[in-house]
Amino acid sequence: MALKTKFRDDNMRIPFIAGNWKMNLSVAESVEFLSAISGKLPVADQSQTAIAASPLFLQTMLEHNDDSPLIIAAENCFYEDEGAYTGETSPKALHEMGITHVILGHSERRKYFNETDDIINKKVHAVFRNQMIPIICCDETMGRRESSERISWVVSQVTAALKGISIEDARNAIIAYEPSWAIGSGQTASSEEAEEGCYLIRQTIADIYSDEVANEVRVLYGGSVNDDNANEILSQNDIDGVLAGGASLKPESFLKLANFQQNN
Ligand SMILES: O=C[C@H](O)COP(=O)(O)O
Repeated sequence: MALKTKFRDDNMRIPFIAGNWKMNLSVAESVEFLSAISGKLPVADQSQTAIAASPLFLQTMLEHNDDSPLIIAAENCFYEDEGAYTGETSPKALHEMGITHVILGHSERRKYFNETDDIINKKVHAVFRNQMIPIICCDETMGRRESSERISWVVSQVTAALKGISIEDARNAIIAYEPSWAIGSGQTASSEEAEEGCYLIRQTIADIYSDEVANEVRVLYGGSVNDDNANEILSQNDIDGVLAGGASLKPESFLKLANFQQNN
């Protein structure tokens, strides 16, 4: 069931179906994956599809992606373009190699690598500075969900990530509502809960910029998405796509998500 939204419900935003491989698969498996999905993805003006992978895989994946509409994305990058930052991934180098999208602020980065809102905001600036598009993740723990801080925490993450970002850049941002209680747990948010989180993000964009910008920004849901629950989630007004972890690791399940429009 779709909830009421004050935002546009005319299917003008192109769906964005993304997979996040995290620290899984190998370079050889990434090539096999690309070969298995070759020619089976929707065309880009119907639905955009992306796989975010380790920086170790990106060059090989770009070389094997041929004329595929699949976007090869990075899972993270640093906020400086170059310098003495051992082990970090340069956003400038990502752009030079042909990467167009970068996931930022994933809850695993926040939790295991102590990424703060301030760090994530610097990374968002770095990605836009290098003519790429950030896929900004916004977390929600079960503790926060059950407390009165829930709404303010989601709002504050979005507000902090976009601090100082121009309206022109903000229009192109992609934001993902990824409650960490639903990530890798098999406990998916219900479609109403997912819509509620995505609506809250869109309302925050409207408050920072305008309703017009909020109507353009694509908002994704992530957390135990699979081919059984994707269609219901994707039918919600304020959900423009998904960010799938586990379900993106196998070509068959990723293809089912990518081609969700055919299942409607
Ligand atoms: O970035 C993806 C999310 O962490 C979701 O992962 P999951 O689909 O395995 O729950």
